[in-house]
Amino acid sequence: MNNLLDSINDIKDIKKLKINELEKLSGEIREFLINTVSKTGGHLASNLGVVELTIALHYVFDSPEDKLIWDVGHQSYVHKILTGRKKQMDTIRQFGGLSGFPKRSESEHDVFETGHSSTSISAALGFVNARDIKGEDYSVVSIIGDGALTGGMALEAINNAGRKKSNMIVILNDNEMSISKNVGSISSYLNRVRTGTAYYTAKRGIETAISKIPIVGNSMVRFIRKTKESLKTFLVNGGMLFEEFGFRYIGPIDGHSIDDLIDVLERVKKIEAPVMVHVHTKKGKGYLPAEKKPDVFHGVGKFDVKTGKSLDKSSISFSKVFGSKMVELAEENKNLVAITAAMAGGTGLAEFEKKFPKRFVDVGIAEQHGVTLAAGMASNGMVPVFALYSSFMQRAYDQLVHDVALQNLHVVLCIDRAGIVGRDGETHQGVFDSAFLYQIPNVTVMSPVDASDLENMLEWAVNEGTGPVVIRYPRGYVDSSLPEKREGFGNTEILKEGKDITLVSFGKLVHDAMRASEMLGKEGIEAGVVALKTIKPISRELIIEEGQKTGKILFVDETVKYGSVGRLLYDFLPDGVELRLHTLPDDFIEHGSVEELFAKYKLDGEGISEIVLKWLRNG
Ligand SMILES: Cc1ncc(C[n+]2csc(CCOP(=O)(O)OP(=O)(O)O)c2C)c(N)n1
Ligand SMILES: CC(=O)[C@@H](O)[C@H](O)COP(=O)(O)O
Ligand SMILES: [Mg+2]
Repeated sequence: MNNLLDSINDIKDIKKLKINELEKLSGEIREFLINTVSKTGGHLASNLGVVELTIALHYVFDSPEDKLIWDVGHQSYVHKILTGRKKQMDTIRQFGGLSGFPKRSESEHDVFETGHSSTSISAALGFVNARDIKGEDYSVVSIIGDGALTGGMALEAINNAGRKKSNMIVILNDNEMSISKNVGSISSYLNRVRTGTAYYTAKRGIETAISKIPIVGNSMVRFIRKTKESLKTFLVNGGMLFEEFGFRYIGPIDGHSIDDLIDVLERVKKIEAPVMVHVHTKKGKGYLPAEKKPDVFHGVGKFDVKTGKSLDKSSISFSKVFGSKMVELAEENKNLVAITAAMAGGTGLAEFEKKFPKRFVDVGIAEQHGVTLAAGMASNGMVPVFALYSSFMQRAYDQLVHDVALQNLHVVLCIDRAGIVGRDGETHQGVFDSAFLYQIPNVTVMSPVDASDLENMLEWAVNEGTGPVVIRYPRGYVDSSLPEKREGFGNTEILKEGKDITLVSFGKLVHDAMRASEMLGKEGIEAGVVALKTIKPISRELIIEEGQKTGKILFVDETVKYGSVGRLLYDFLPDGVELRLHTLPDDFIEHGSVEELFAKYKLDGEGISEIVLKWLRNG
């Protein structure tokens, strides 16, 4: 058969192939991935790097009886292809289609859901503990990247798992990259292991080397083949750190040699101890633009396969506005320090990193550490600005409460990707932050409506603010449809006066409220619009004033139902003013484009006006 991928419809199908056919299959999968992701967008480079590894894992292990747990899960596309979802791959990350991450509702082969980093070893250990208590017999494998290994949870799990007396396999997929170049001492250690160890490929390298030893060579090769732990014995020097933690370390293995991978995996599944298999791969393997720029092809939109060029329209994002303003502020304020948790590109800090390397810290995927590091710096006279995504901030809640807010330290948190982010889906939607932020004492929370708000807020937060200041803004492009010259970046602002109803909102949704107001105008309804720029503390006067004019307030909020900032209004609204909340449901929000999700949850202009019309017409 020419096209082997055509024959792969079920997990059992790859087990029917020979090793040389598996190699051919990996080429076909790469081509399929590149073509598919060029149309859907997605995490291309990481998936191209794990093609052989995923094939070898499914060849050796019997999923779903054996459990494969993908850290972050952005590299699970090949796993999806091999586990019966090839035909749906053109729907990946699309509204109603396959998720870009493992999803239990999608397949029995997705045994644990991920999206946020560094959880897989803890989850795997949980599976192992349960298996052993119940006396069951199957393999548990976690596949974690070198970037994800910088996350504290991964290290906590290694600390807990070491010296266990039963099998547990951790595959360390080391491609020397997080989203950008991996940083920190663990990364340097892995580099030393790779370069300090003679790069033996698992079987061929060792056996060829040993067979060359006069007299004993061939018999030793036979001995190695028979000995269960032969590879570990003969792969020299590497991985002492993991050995000290109680893991058996094997590697580094060439992660693009299916033959070697299969050989090693067959052997490690028999070892009655936690095993760390260090696999060296190339991020973006097999597609030149991605090999050259793995950071750009980490998460891509649609692109032209021939040139690798993006097909997405480009305009100014909030992240870009934030990044440029940071550079401007840092020229003046020598105490300003920028912190990222492995997201310099995504948060817009790349230019800052280049210009002020001494005042830039990439902590790795370590949001908790990042917040407390900022607290330490603030305690010693610096002005730390930590830019991180809303959903990843969930990790560092206690650090904000305990290390920053309690001491009322001047730390600036710039929370990007606040609100619906779109295609990354449930794990990444920033729909909780305003809920968990507004209840913390001492914290000021601001939400810009447009670029000039963000610039002004950041300048104020850095140079004049006191205590913890959070500025939250969404993914995507800045809507500049409001008049440029407006007063009072941090104050509640009346954008439009109304007679029939008042729409109150914050952030990007203010624009949708304005669109709704326009639509309602065509129906003869005068809807006022009030924008909250600071959502903690809320200034009451204008809301009360406007509410009293119309008698009806609809609070529109891209936050989950029970976290809505609008609930604060119940505390102070006078009699005669009715308040309703229009929020996201008490649920996780699926993936799709932001526009599709706004339409589904009636948060766009049309949706909001529909809600208003229903209220005014039907009560
Ligand atoms: C808690 C958390 N912080 C940040 C991220 C964003 N993020 C996704 S993948 C990634 C890099 C992961 O690197 P690695 O584990 O080495 O996988 P690779 O992409 O190199 O295959 C980062 C920082 C995340 N998913 N979770
Ligand atoms: C897998 C992951 O967590 C990141 O790669 C994330 O998908 C980046 O999102 P943005 O595209 O919004 O930067
Ligand atoms: Mg990596």
